[in-house]
Amino acid sequence: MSDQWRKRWQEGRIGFHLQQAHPALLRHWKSLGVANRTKVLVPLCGKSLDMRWLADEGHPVLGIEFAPEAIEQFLLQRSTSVSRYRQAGFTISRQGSVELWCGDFFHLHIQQAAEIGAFYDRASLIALPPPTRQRYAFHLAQLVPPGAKGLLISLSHTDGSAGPPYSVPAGEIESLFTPNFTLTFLEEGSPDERGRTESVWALERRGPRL
Ligand SMILES: C[S@@+](CC[C@H](N)C(=O)[O-])C[C@H]1O[C@@H](n2cnc3c(N)ncnc32)[C@H](O)[C@@H]1O
Repeated sequence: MSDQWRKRWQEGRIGFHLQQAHPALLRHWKSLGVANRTKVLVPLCGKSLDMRWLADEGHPVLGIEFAPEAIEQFLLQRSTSVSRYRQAGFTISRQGSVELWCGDFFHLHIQQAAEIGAFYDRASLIALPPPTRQRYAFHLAQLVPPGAKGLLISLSHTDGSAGPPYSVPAGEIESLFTPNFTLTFLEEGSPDERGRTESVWALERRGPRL
């Protein structure tokens, strides 16, 4: 799987990448009420400018991405210095308050996630085949503490079961996350010219706060 994604990055087949922060992030993030300085986990982050936006809002950001190409392209957007180190099998690049962990999201362990207090997920589920989506929702729940809030932006389409991008309808999002999160549906966009419709959700990790 990681080979396929690396090939996409090497060939520039990254139609999912936006040239600006996602409008739904700008519309909804503040309504989550995430405290300033809370560290935000961004799984399967690509080179998303959403991370810059979150950092500019005062959040330390921890992004995780398979493809070193994505990480290098993200870092090149700014001339700010980058420090690099290795930890727990990941190569980590830090630029300002954004740290990018190069490796498999499923290898990130709760011990490395200790400071995370919120999350932002755009287009992770649609990158994963059905059985892996279940694993993803469970793994995310392991990494964030009770009370952690997050924004999730996903996509559904009518092209059948092919992907990525896979179609992830609202019912599936509910059944994936309800065991460990409370979900609030925020909005659904209009279908684009390819019949793809984005949906936006607020999530909060269930469980007793310590
Ligand atoms: C559809 S893209 C979304 C990227 C980003 N969230 C955005 O909004 O632009 C999915 C990204 O996840 C990465 N990816 C897929 N599976 C991964 C995994 N298990 N661990 C880390 N990154 C992964 C891919 O390389 C790809 O860059």
